[in-house]
Amino acid sequence: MDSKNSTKPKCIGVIGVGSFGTVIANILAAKNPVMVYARKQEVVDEINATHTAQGRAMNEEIIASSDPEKLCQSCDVLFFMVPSSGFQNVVRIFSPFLFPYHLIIHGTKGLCLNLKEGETLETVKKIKRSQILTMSEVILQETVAVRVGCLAGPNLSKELAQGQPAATVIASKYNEVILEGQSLLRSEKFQVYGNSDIIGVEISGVLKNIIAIAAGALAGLGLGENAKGLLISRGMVEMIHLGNALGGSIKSVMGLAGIGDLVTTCNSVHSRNYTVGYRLAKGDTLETILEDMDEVAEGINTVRIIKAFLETADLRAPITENLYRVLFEDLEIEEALQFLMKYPFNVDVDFV
Ligand SMILES: NC(=O)C1=CN([C@@H]2O[C@H](COP(=O)(O)OP(=O)(O)OC[C@H]3O[C@@H](n4cnc5c(N)ncnc54)[C@H](OP(=O)(O)O)[C@@H]3O)[C@@H](O)[C@H]2O)C=CC1
Ligand SMILES: O=C(CO)COP(=O)(O)O
Repeated sequence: MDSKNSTKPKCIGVIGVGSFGTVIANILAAKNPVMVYARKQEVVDEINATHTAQGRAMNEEIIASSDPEKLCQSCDVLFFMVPSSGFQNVVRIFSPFLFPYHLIIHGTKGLCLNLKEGETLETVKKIKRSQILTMSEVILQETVAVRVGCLAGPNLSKELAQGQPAATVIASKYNEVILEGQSLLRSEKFQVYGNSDIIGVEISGVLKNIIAIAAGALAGLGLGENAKGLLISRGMVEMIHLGNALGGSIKSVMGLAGIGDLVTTCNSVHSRNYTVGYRLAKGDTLETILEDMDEVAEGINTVRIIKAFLETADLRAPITENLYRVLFEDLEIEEALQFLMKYPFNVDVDFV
């Protein structure tokens, strides 16, 4: 607990070395010593021996370990960069070694469920907000950490890895988390904004994945930019209403982590969520797509969670509801599109 007395410079920890974790570790390593955690020993050995993580280049100074205790002892600041499907497990593995002095920032754009033992989404079908956890809520529930933040924005890892300019948002209730995140990550090519509405920023990053799947589907159908403009604008309205119902502020959806990331993800073949929609429209089944993809597309699970939330919330989310039917109930994409074209979205702006 007296880590502050050590004279050795502390490392910054990164948990998860997939596409995003690797790129964030490299950005952090430009200014500070970095230690990364991978669960597989072969990945740890690869990083330490060849300075690559599953083929992706890593800064030569980065050290890898599969020992969570070592990470927690060596680092006061930890970036959790694992998909939502494994997030709670990973946090539980780290929890015994975390202290209140640790500062935790996560980059995960997904949701977890907070159900009773033995319950699943299939058995409960309807969920309330209290049965949904954002990743910051998982960290607060599972650990003694207090100073928690998230990292979200238009940050396609492939572009960041090429050194292309970009910006992100660090959101936290604690200004010191925002300031620390900015100081660690900011560079000439990477601008870092702050936001105190952590739930709004997390939810924005989560919800834009749903609209990105729909955007990929429109592109796969060969539809043009007018249709995309329609989708992005109605998608933003849906994100605002859902974000509000889930406890986020409208302002965050209007910011970089909301509309900024929405535009990027709805326009990029580098987005896994967009790719899922594109391939569905080209005739691939969800099963085939999931079998082929070795990276995560968070939007698929998010659609399931939001659909169950809509069963208890007093609002409609027509894009999400129709996408659910396409993904899980065999509705043809063309039929979903026709339904949306007939949907009475009569009022353009109904949220201000
Ligand atoms: N890629 C991108 O452009 C961006 C991604 N994000 C978000 O970042 C998160 C991670 O995405 P990304 O890096 O792309 O995902 P990837 O699929 O590329 O990598 C996931 C990484 O997490 C590790 N992991 C998964 N489950 C566990 C677990 N239970 N314990 C330990 N490690 C685990 C995997 O390790 P293993 O190899 O052992 O399975 C792998 O290294 C997602 O929520 C995504 O939405 C946010 C912004 C941009
Ligand atoms: O969130 C992202 C870019 O900001 C990455 O999107 P995908 O997960 O769809 O690849």
